[in-house]
Amino acid sequence: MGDSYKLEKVGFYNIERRIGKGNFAEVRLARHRITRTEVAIKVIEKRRLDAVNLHKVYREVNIMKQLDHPHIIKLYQVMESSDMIFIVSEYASRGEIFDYIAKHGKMSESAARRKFWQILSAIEYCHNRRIVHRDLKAENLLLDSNMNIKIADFGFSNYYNPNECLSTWCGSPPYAAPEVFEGKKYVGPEIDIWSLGVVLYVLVCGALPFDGPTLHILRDRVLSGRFRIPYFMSTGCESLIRKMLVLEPQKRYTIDQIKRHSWMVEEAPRLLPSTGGDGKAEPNEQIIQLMQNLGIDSGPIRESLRYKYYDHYGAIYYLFLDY
Ligand SMILES: CC1(C)C(=O)N([C@H]2C=Cc3c(O)cccc32)c2nc(Nc3ccccc3)ncc21
Repeated sequence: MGDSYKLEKVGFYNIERRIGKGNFAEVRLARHRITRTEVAIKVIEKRRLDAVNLHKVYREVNIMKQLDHPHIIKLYQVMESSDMIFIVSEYASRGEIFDYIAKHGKMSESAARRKFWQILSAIEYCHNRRIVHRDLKAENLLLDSNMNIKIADFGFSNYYNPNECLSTWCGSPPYAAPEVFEGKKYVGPEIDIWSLGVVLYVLVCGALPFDGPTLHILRDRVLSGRFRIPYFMSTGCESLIRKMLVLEPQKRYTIDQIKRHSWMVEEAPRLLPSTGGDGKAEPNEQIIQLMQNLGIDSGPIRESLRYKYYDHYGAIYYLFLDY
């Protein structure tokens, strides 16, 4: 984006800071002048795009126009001029879940389960409309102000036909299915399922199951189908991940099978009264989640409880606990 001009107003929107930059576009935070709502605007200069990438932009917009789901970024408006395209969509204010995990570390399995249910329902919604995402990764799983999942970036998505095959190499290597590395044809949903398996591993472990210093080594590790299970992962979670990271596409779990798996349907423990005074007990995760949904960061809550600050964070926590 040339610095020669300063983009301040587009339509009814005041343009604010830049939140992301792609090779052909940049994404700006903006605010609707009438409703005062925050939105994200993808600003695309057409002349910087070749025909193939311009077609991809129109395909992404057309796919987003068909999607209306609580855990998928909502398209609001498209404005086009002779040399620009402005794609106005929902703004996920708490950014990538990738950054959240980088900052706070791996999630508890109950928190990961809640997020994974949201991701799964969004992908099931897409697959039911014959749409595959093809670029699922922690960087594309955004979080809104209530810590709810908002799936972004349908730039690689496409329509699929259960009786035909796709072959485009898509997505980010650590999340790519073995058949994609092998350049084999695929139907579509099964490569999203593989990526979902990698995503669940990342949520629960805070690391990638397959990684490596070179693409070749990464490829060999993916094709081996072997990955480490850390000591803290429950057997239920391990069992589900192993059913999604199956080399053979036809043997890989479907979304329906994932939804019925025991780990997915495990009830989160009831709000157990913590042991109070002795302070040894772990904080109650559901109260923490409740406070996060109110936009309170979990770091300071945990710190306040651990060091008995009895400050506002602790007060809210204890009030909820006794509620
Ligand atoms: C329009 C749309 C869907 C989009 O294209 N992006 C970009 C921009 C940055 C980025 C990224 O870092 C990862 C994925 C998508 C994106 C968006 N980013 C946000 N929030 C956000 C807030 C703080 C940090 C990162 C992302 N909300 C909506 C979008």
